[in-house]
Amino acid sequence: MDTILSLRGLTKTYTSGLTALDNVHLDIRKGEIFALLGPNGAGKTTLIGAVCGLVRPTAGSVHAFGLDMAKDWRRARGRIGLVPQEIGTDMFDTVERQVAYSRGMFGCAPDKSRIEEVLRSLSLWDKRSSEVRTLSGGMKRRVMIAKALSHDPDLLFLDEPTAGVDVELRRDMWRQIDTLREQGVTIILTTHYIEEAEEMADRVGVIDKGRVLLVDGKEAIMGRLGRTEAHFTLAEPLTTLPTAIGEMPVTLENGGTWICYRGGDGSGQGKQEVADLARILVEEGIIFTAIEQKESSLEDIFVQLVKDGQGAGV
Ligand SMILES: Nc1ncnc2c1ncn2[C@@H]1O[C@H](COP(=O)(O)OP(=O)(O)OP(=O)(O)O)[C@@H](O)[C@H]1O
Repeated sequence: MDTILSLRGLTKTYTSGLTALDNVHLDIRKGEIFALLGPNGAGKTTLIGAVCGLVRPTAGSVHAFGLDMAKDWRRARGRIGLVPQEIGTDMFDTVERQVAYSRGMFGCAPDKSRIEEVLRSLSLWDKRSSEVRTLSGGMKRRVMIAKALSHDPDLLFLDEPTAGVDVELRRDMWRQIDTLREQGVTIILTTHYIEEAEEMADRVGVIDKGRVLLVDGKEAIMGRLGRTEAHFTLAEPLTTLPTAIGEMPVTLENGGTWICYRGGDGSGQGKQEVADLARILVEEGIIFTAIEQKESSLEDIFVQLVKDGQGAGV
């Protein structure tokens, strides 16, 4: 698959001395939806800023559409749309004029029918003559999206698109993202909502303290880092585990009343071992009254990765 965006050794140290991006290497494929996950302050917005020309990198390079952003910024930027976290637009202007103005800013010829199309797709057409300041927060966010789409970008950044928006707008956004994907637009979104990444993204990148800890497809991440957890509640407490359990990742907990399994690799191996464990307990005459079993979610994996603070070797 073609690479649409390529970051090499991208580093940003702010004048305060804080390194917000630390030697980031990242390739984004044409047409994919890529979710950048990271806790507050991880460097997500800085990364977007560095690509969009809002943050000057300290070191490293950004190539978009094969163009070096340091040399060919204007040409490359014209093909990138950005929906920032903060709502920033002329609040006293009308919706339609602001969106048309954005299109002009990127050097595109005026196109009333295209602006109408964008406004309609975001349910903003009825509000086209309203001043932005009179709209609700959710509608203002839609205006920001309309502005970012006004010049038909090939690469779209959505920085926390659904933070603080209601369920209806979130669904609309998801639909919008789906439509853009069908049109072949590459989308990079940052989010705190891991279920959103799980639902929408083709690939996920985890960033923390300016370092990219992991980049992979969701399925591959689950396969490599997914874990199975199970615990058996015993009728009578045990003092030692039966030797037949062998090398399985099993511990005796809660005063000897739980046999806990934590292992597997997301490929089904964990489930198999839990079934084996159940069989061994029955064979050994150990009575259990309940089994609880859980496969780890992308969220569990994300939390663990960030807690460990290292993705190397995973
Ligand atoms: N202009 C700046 N000057 C100094 N430090 C900055 C500046 N902008 C961001 N930072 C710092 O850089 C780090 C990364 O910030 P950034 O906004 O990129 O993180 P983020 O992952 O987008 O966070 P959030 O999820 O909270 O939006 C943070 O520690 C932040 O305080």
